[in-house]
Amino acid sequence: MALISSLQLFTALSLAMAAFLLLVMVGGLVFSWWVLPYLAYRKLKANGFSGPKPNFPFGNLSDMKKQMVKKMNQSSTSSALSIISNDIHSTAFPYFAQWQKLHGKVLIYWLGTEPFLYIADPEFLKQMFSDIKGKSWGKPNVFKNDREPMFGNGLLMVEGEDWVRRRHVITPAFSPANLKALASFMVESATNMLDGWAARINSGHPEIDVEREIISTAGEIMAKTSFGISYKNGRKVLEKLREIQITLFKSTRYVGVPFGKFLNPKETIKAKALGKEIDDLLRLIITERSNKPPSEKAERDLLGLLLAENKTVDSRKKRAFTTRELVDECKTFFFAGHETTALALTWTLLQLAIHPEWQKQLREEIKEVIGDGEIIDATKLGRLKKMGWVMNEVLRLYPPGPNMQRQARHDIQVDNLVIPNGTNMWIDIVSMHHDESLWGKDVNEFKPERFKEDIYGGCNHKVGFLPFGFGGRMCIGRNLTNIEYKIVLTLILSKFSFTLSPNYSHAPSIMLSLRPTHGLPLIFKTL
Ligand code: HEM
Repeated sequence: MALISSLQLFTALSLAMAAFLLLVMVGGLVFSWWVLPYLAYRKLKANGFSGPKPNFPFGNLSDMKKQMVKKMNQSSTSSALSIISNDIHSTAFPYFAQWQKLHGKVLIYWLGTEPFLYIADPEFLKQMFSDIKGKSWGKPNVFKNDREPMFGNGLLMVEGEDWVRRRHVITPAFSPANLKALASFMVESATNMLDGWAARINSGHPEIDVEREIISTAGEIMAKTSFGISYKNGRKVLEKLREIQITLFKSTRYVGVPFGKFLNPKETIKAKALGKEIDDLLRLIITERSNKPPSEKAERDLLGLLLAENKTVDSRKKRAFTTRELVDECKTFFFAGHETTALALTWTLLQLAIHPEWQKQLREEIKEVIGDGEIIDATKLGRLKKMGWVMNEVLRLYPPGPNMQRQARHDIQVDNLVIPNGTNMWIDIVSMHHDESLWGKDVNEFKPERFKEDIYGGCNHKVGFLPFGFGGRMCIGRNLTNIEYKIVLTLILSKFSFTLSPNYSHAPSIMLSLRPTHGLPLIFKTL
């Protein structure tokens, strides 16, 4: 009898314990998915911001998806080659365009159970950012987790003193002298691509989808400039790097939704496995490189420069980069650097195809500054002024990095408002670049000359043009892009003229970056 009752007592206690643990767990989840976000939301609302009504657990994601599908159906039923409009904000982000009309340029919306402060007002942005140093900003935790396989804890994601240390060590690698030494990698890869184009044109196939070609070449250039691999010996790394980007895009559609990753379990597992494979491959490259005496060629890429810098940092008794950190930086350079630059070139070719007068002007400038020869002297690229205006105008109309994210790491005072510690922020670059009140009536026209006299393109707010971000966390690779853009465009314009193919359908959309949904087919002629 006594035995039975102690067994019963034990069972009852175990059940009570399990129930208690379950309660604590459920309570913890409710607290972090419901109570905390709601409290953050209330504090933001107290400032007078409003926004679309969210639903648990998707926030505004369902509405965003619905609006995207509606927009896509509209554009597929309208004539594919109707006017190519540069008025892309309402096409690429129909939900933001609609919410802005109802709630203004600063509003609150929800990704899953995470409230975000959406900002498309440059004056608000300026006031919020003016007193805060680069190191004091955070990146939303919700993105850190999702993008871990791509960027790890590299420069784009790292925060605080660690960001200061890394930026300090990495910056010299991007000096103009070092970047000019990388120009030969760019010429080599671009020439290979263009030889392929010439062969196709000469064999009677003048139509080429340049988007895919340029992204692939830019990937090769970034792999060479980041960690010195050539297409032949680094094919495996390159293929894996590209694969992970597509997989990750599919697996992060439910960002912010509790257990959102499990809604796409196959992609989530694949992204994790690919991330590990890439890390192992890069670790192998880094270990081999750091163990052997650097050859002249190995020294010139970004990894070589960081390894060399590591030695001097070591000798100054400061903390050098660990292999783990070097892996993350190599991945970050590759992912942050190749598609952005490739898309800047792709959108430029679209504009030049429909504005042949600008093709002509740039060709004349190239002849004058660089000459007719095949050899490009990188020291002369800075003198390609008109090409610089064209690049800025394309980055304004089609910014490849269409938005920035931040998370406040302490309360921020903006006039009489308080943006509370922990607030996630979404800064809409596309919206600001297409805002008529900032740029004037011709905001959606392609007019490179607006950058002739003014580096801000005549925008009536200095924070209204920010293709490379701003403040201390401005893009570290912008000078590299400048060189690569000018080299590739110079080579293309020197060899070919081109027009838009009737098969082109204008549908800019977001796949992490802003890209043409159906590629960019152009019709080429050799010069
Ligand atoms: C057209 C080309 C490019 C565009 C439009 C672009 C855009 C941007 C933007 C908007 C940011 C700010 C992100 C933020 O504040 O959250 C950024 C940061 C960054 N970019 Fe770029 N980028 C380009 C090319 C490159 C290249 C070629 C590289 C590398 C080799 C690169 C590496 C980075 C890194 C590492 C950061 C983080 C900097 C930091 O937080 O300290 N980018 N880029």
